[in-house]
Amino acid sequence: MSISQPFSKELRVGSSLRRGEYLIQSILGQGGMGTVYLATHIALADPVALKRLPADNDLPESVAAELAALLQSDKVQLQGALTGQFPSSGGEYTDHFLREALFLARLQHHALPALYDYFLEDGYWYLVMDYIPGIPLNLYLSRHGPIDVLEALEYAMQLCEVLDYLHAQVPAIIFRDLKPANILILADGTLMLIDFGIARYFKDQQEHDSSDFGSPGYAPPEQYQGSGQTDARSDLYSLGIILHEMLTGVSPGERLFEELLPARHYRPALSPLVGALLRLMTRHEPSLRFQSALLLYQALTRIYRLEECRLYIQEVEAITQPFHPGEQASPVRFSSGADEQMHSPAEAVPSLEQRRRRRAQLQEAHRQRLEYQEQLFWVDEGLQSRSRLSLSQLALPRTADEQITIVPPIHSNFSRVVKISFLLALLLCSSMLILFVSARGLFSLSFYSSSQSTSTAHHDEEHRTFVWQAMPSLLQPQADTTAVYVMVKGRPYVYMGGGYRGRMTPAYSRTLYRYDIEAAHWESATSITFPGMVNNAATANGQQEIYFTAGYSSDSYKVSSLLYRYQPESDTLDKIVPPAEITFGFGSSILADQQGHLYLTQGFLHAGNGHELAGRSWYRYDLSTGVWHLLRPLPVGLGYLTLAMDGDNNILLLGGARDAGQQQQTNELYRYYPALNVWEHLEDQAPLPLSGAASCALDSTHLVLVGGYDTSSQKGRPQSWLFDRQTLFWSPLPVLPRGGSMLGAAACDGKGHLYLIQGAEDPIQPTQQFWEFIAPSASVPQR
Ligand SMILES: Nc1ncnc2c1ncn2[C@@H]1O[C@H](COP(=O)(O)OP(=O)(O)OP(=O)(O)O)[C@@H](O)[C@H]1O
Repeated sequence: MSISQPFSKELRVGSSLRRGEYLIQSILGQGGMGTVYLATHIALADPVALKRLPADNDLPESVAAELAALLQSDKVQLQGALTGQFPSSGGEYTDHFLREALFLARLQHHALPALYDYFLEDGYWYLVMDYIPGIPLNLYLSRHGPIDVLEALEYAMQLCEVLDYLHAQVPAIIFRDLKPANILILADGTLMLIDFGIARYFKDQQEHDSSDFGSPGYAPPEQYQGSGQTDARSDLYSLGIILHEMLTGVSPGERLFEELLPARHYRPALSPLVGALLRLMTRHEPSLRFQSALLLYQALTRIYRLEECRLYIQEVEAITQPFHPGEQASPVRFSSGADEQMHSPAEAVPSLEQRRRRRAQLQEAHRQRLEYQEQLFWVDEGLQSRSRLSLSQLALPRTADEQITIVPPIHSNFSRVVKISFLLALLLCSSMLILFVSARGLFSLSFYSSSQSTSTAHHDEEHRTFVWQAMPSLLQPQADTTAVYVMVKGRPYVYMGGGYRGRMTPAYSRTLYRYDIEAAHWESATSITFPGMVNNAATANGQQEIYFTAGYSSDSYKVSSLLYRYQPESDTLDKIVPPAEITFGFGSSILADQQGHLYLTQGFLHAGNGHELAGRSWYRYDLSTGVWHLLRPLPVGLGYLTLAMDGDNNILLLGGARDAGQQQQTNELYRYYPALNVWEHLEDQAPLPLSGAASCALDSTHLVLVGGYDTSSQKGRPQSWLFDRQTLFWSPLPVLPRGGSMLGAAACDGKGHLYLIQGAEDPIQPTQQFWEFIAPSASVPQR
């Protein structure tokens, strides 16, 4: 980065680029190589960051071709073709530009800005990427350092996760410039990594790096010694230095080979465990450090938990205010001023899916714009030939910073004809689309109604694919039930926790029932009398264990924070009593992941008041250790919501209601990232406000949601949907044949079969109805 910049012209705020496509809003930062601007994509009204570097040479054709392919394809699959080489343009700035562009375009990670586009204008290259509404970590530390141990450990875990992603690329990518100035921190505590300026691919056969620069103080000795090639362990060393700085508040300075003073020298209250971790991370000899980001991540996770307990015990001993370990790492303390740019946490981190869509939108907007400009040019030519005006008088603004408006309107009969023809064509296409969609809808509806009149026992393939099939009735009417699918001694069952029985005496059932799928009949599952549980939740953990929250007592209306484990194989029921600070009530939701964790929402803490608002607490219970965790709270307090795993081991939260009376229902969606302990508010929404819907995972991709409470009719909804957990698309399924479903429950076998206990249509009239729904691709059910 030693050569002086050949161009020095700065862009003024308010100037536009790419013929009015982007409007410069402010300068975000100036690095050694270029300037980064905050700009708005005018047509999409979206903020983007534009990184500008002098164009001191042409872009090699192979780079332009790869960027075109990467930026236009949704799924980047070119990794296999990578050799770890970058072609040289012959220009230092252009080389820097092309490396950063290729790295960003090849990578897709939520902690890295996505590259949307690039362009050349007035002798400069521009990278169009995600605007990250955060501040550099060095600035944050200068204001708030040293920071809390748990906060620092959480940041280190986030960085470890993104380093693991980079190191897992083939060939591995070594970032080589990990320092607080290259890390941006968002208002919700999410960290993002910027500046791939000196990152490189690791080369197996190479003994030395070709260049040895890095940032003094943060780069490991091997980056300067020239005695070896930097590798994954070099980035982990830099992370150790950053963790040391976060915990001590002391910057490493420009030291190259001196050892750091132990962190406990600056902060004696730090635990010996954390001191030892730092020593291990910052050892000069790479073979004595952590050998991979994954190993380090695991160590950080364990130390985080131990520190959490240690601090908890300290707090209890000091008998100060109640302590909430899960909330220690947040919120990030931003002061006013530079933080005004911060968006709310929900807006802060666009998901990869949102970024993909954004990139497509941006490119589509650019393509349409080019087409429009071409059209205008053509119109201009027509006008020119007729009126003999010079083209320059009609052309679009040529100096980038003169105009903000996109296109000057041209009023001519000709352009009107063009527009009208375009509109007519659009109208025709839309009508055809509507006809097509309605035809499909009619088909499925008529199909459904024809099957409705036939007997319930359909066995031909076609009928199985589209209908709700009536199944043997429950032993008694029941609503407010739970249901799970479990294999017991190799035999499939649907277990149902008894619920409200209407006018019968007693009104609440304490029985656990099960439906034997092979024998096609209902039976009482155990002689154990279950506690009365209303508005509770249940899940199975894949190990033939069923977990129930207790909801509230049917006798005393007392809200309970108990958890029960029932093991069908041994017919045993255990009570799990969480610590006092874990308070889940009724209307809460529970989900088991595949890694031995239960996740639980808090629900409502007082029964008998429809205005009661749901709590925001979010818990994890580790089945193997019996340890409870208070996690980052839900973005909004919600009860009666649906939880589901997405395809990437993250958790989706769908719908719910803020109040116990379910008047304040929502169709919002959120995603929880367990590795980061962060919630994201998704752009997508459910087709209707969903509260109290019965749901289960039909197969590895789809969730089915049925019914829920309809506030306007005060009845159960008859609708059901197939929800794709990866694309977040909703497809309507045939409505329930006999009324709606509320206070019902669904259980899936995960292979395309769903069993629905309908519950009630009217809240006070439970039904005995039991239905099956079979996905088109499912195998024939065992009966
Ligand atoms: N995507 C982004 N969103 C918001 N701000 C950004 C973004 N990218 C960069 N910045 C800001 O611009 C500054 C300079 O960016 P960057 O480090 O990428 O430039 P550089 O010229 O490569 O710097 P260096 O001299 O470290 O190589 C950063 O410190 C940061 O404050």
